[in-house]
Amino acid sequence: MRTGIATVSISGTLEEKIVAIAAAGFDGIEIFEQDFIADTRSPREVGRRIRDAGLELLLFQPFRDFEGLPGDLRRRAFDRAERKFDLMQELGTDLVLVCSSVHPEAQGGIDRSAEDFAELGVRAAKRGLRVGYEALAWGRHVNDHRDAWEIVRRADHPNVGLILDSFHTLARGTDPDTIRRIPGDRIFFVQLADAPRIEMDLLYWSRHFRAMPGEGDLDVQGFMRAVMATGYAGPISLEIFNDQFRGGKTKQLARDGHRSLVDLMDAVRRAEPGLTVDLPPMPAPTPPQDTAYVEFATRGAEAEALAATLSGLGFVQTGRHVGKDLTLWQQGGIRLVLNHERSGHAEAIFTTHGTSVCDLGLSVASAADTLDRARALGAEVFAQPRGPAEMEIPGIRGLGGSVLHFLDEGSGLDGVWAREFGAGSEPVPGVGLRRVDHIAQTMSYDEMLSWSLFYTSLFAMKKAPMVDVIDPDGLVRSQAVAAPGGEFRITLNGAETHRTLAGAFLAESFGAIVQHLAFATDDILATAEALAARGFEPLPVSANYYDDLAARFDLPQTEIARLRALNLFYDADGRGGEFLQLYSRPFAHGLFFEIVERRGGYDGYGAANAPVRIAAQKRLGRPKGMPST
Ligand SMILES: O=C(O)c1ccc(O)c(O)c1
Ligand SMILES: [Mg+2]
Repeated sequence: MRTGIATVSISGTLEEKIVAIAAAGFDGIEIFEQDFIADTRSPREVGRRIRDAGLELLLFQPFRDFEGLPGDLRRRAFDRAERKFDLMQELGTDLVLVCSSVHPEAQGGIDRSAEDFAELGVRAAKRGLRVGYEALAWGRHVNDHRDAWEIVRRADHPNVGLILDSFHTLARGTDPDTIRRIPGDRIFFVQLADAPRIEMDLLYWSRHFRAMPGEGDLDVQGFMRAVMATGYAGPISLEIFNDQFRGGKTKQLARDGHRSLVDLMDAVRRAEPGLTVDLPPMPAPTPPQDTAYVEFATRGAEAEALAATLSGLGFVQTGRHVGKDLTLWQQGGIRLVLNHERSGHAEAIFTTHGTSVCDLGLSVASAADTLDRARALGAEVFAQPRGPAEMEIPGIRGLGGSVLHFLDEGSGLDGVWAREFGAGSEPVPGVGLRRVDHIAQTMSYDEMLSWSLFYTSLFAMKKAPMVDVIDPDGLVRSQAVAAPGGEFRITLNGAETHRTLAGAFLAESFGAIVQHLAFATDDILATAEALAARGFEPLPVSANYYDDLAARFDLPQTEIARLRALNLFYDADGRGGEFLQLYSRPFAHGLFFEIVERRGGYDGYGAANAPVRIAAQKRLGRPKGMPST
């Protein structure tokens, strides 16, 4: 499988793009005319630079407003084409993308356009060049790949072929299976882009909101299955116009792009095993089964405060590491590790962010397979020097400096607690916290797509729709990514300004990632009462919230009074599902804990309560030890 990416898809100068695209593992590059024009190097130098970077120059684009013009305009269009052919020869690429005309004078007519392409094919062939025709979704006369194909078919020249672009086909709602009737050798090139489903003008949607395959809502997989069914064996290339990407991190975007292509093509061959996909085998995605552990980097007074908070929440220290300065805390099926080490990853995380989550352990079906899949998707393996008594637990770097480790039963990795921490198997009932319900990660809004792609490509996890959370000082976008059945859930919160609670957390922790952990209980009323008896101070909730609750839900007054007395939040999904939440006060740079009870299959996160919760957290002000600005 030859992969490519158009230079428009990522940020930076042409040189930065070339470096990032090569480093991410792509085979080739589509050069966008504007990127070339803005560069100071000659076409020959640019072509040589691309090849020196180990990349093939797959295509030059776009050539606009060519077909169907009358008289003098037609002659001028051919002159323009000849000039671009000169440029292509200097650059060293043989394929040009001609997109369907939006010219006001373009006449339409399948045969008329086919004649133009037949003549262009003759001219291109003289120079050993090829011409590919793409239907723009907003083309004046041609806006559907079926019409573009008919023109190519009638042009009937070996140097004229079709270019397919998933956006143009899927955005118009054209059935991608119509591609299955096109001979694969007449398709010269395939461009891929996804996009979130938003009702808007096609051109605007395409130029600003495209995303990597898997980052949006379009059926890019169905499109690609149809393409592969034709026998197409050419390059598969990303063409993503996206406002965020134009200002994003060049290298990360290129890596995301490559990851999205590998994940897509792996999914294509799994969905339709009869198709030939030239991609090395890799283990199938599986869902994480549970959170095996959450590890905090902490030390000194902050470590004492964290330990006190955990004790207050009913956790018990059940072990101490044989060789390192780590303690294990347990309750129900939850394991928390406090890492006080003065070297290595935890040290680096503590120094940068203060007390924060430095490592997540996930229980998976096979740790080795998960690692192999992560590697195939371009993840960096994480390893630190191990002491003699320590087991080798497969780990990778996530995004933004985070680390993930994989534990399984099959290879005995779940024995690490007894072996390295001397932990026994006596249950710790505590206040009834049973497992981690979800892990809430905070990032800048620009990075959300990278994170959701990270989880959905590595694991069998699905995205829930994006939710807007109103903070008194701005908007935070929230998106859950969950394993089927909800055994493992992550919520991604994208902050756009430092004034929101999420944004302030990012600023004050210098980009720490996990902002809160939610623990599940089967009886939140009993848990809340047990916590109160231990002196736990919950986040106080406004009285107005409970008055509104009485208006919104058909709950008995006695129940509302209990919720109010315990500072519990309530939500219901209208299908018999209910959700109750209790929050801790924030500590250390704004970290906090949440306790939840899900009833009757409730699958959300209490989004309606978030603005009230955030306002309450902001009213409390900053936790001790935080700057007051
Ligand atoms: O938005 C455009 O004009 C444009 C240009 C070239 C393409 O390949 C495309 O898909 C869109
Ligand atoms: Mg295109």
